[in-house]
Amino acid sequence: MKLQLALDRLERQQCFRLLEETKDHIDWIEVGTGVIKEYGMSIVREIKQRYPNHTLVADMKTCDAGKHEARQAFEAGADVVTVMAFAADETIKDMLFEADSYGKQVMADLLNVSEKRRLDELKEAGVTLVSLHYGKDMQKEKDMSADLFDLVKGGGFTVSVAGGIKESTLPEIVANKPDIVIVGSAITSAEDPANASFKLKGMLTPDEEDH
Ligand SMILES: O=C([C@H](O)CO)[C@H](O)[C@H](O)COP(=O)(O)O
Repeated sequence: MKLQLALDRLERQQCFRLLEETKDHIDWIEVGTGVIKEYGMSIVREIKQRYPNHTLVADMKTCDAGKHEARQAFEAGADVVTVMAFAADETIKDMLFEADSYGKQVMADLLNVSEKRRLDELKEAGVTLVSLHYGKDMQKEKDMSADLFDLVKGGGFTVSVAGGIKESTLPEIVANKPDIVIVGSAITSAEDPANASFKLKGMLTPDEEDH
């Protein structure tokens, strides 16, 4: 089980400080959508240069012009780009085509998707990696429920999960056996991000290769 650190609503310097503090306890690095909107592909490029051994996710949240946006991120060094699962199948297929040619991956963000039928369509389009996502604004009302996992049960996807995950909610998440756990604020807003990432990583089920 991998830990993905989401860098959201942060300035450039804060991103690099957090990465220095947490790099030994995280597996995947996510450049958040807001950070990309502020700094563009230059921060994706710089993070990949400084942390070449971490899998780098550019959270583009693409919903159109998939070919162009996928190329932008892959050229900058991203290993994974995100596409909104509600995007047109053409957008998703174009991004998957680009990912194949670069030897990289596409993660379909399931924010606001509730119909299993869409999962079947994504599978048909060639998607293998999905992200269960309980949005920041949805979190204002209540915390994510692990019922979210029902959407992907038995689908054969590689599953990541995001949305206000913290120490107290992590055990229920881990019990549902995701492949990747995405954590933002619980690490980036912690008093001691190094310790927070160390603790959260320690709560994940170790991968076979870690034994
Ligand atoms: O994708 C995200 C969200 O849409 C904000 O841009 C976050 O990266 C994801 O939700 C993880 O962050 P936390 O919810 O703060 O753990």
